[in-house]
Amino acid sequence: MPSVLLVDDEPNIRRMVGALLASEGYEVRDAADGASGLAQAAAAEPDVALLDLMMPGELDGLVVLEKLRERFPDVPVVMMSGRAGLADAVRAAKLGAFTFLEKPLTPEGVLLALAAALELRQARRAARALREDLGLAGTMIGDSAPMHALRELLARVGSSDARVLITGESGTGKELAAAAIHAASPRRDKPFVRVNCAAIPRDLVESEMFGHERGAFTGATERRIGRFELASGGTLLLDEVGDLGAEAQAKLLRAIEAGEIERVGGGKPIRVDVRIVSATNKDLARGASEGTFRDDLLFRLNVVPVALPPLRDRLEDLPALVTHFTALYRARSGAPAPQWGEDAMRALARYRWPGNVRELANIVERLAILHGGERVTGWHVREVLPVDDTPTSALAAVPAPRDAARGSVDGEVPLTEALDDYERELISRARSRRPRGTSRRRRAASRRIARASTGV
Ligand SMILES: Nc1ncnc2c1ncn2[C@@H]1O[C@H](COP(=O)(O)OP(=O)(O)OP(=O)(O)O)[C@@H](O)[C@H]1O
Repeated sequence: MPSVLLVDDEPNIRRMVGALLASEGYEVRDAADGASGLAQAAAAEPDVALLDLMMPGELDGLVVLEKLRERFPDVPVVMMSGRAGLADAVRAAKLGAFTFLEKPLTPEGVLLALAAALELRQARRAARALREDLGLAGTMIGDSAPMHALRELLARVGSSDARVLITGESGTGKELAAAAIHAASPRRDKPFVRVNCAAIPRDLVESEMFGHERGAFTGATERRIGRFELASGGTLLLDEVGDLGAEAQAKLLRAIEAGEIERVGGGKPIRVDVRIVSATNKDLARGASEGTFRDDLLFRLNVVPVALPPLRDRLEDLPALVTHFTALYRARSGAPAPQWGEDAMRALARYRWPGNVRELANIVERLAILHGGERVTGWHVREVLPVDDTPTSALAAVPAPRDAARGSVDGEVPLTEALDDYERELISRARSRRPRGTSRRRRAASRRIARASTGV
């Protein structure tokens, strides 16, 4: 039931308009002056406000309008007045009134204005949800030791202006990492522009990167600004940089060395201040030794290397990631989310995730669609994933997920009950592979795994 706040000092208007709106299915709350109108809105945010312009007391309609807009920017306000001059109407419009109704009111006029205002309210809500959803989608999730180390590195790299080369298998989050570097940098308020080098046809690479002048080649009917210029002052992500052809590599190297670009057909060099972050899932050092990637360009791009770990090397992150993608699914679809059982989590940990986090996101979404509002079990996971059930496939102890649907946390998986001897053997092997320079976090994580695997 949409709610309307009706503020008017005339009792007749409150009674008649109130009755009309109630008969049309609105929930009506009314107030006889500005102060009580604001108090009503503070008690429960209305969907729409219907506000008289001329009211006695200190708070006339325009003041109330201003305060409502300040506190409840998503609530459209419809103004009403019998003696409004043009100046008042203009002021109300400037203060953000949705529309103006002249008294005497007609039922049709009131209902039409409210229906349109409600549509706006819904659109504003959807836009807000989308913004929040985008915020959620841009977060880098993971509490494992490799992710902690990565986050620290990204923050440190962000504060410098050095060129960064991000490597990692497909779907490990290279683009997300590049965005995190930009967000941590002094350039964060300037553009973050991505160019997918693998997706541009070879003969268009130069124009895409550097832009072109009108008439530079057949089909160049307008001047086009390239990605370098678009990223001016900010960060340019050269995604899949390993896919650039020889000619494009040479032009890129020249632009980096000179700090200038030339639009195709332009002839005039343009200085650009752009930080370059590159990403690839290819082994560029090998490319350089095999002659497919220029070593002088690699040297320029790879001032700070950042390597993203594959998901199978940080399975401790599975529960947090599953929770995250479940929340994202719920925010986007509005549909009920599933709950994740411990055996579902163990089944997910028995898969090698060649497509990494992207593949996990797809699987979570698929299972959420199939089992929204229910509990996902290991059996459900096996229906959609070729889980490796040979004993040696167990990779790590995986805690149960934070339950996105209920907001509660299930306990840790009792490993002694759940894992057989083979798994224990594997865990101890994994522990003995622990990297050198073990951090406090990593030691604590290993102790937790050790405790769980011995039942202590
Ligand atoms: N740590 C993470 N936390 C949350 N979401 C993640 C994480 N890593 C990756 N994702 C999500 O997984 C998807 C793939 O990530 P991204 O596009 O950054 O990977 P990529 O390594 O650039 O892949 P590709 O090499 O195929 O381009 C995106 O939707 C991204 O938001």
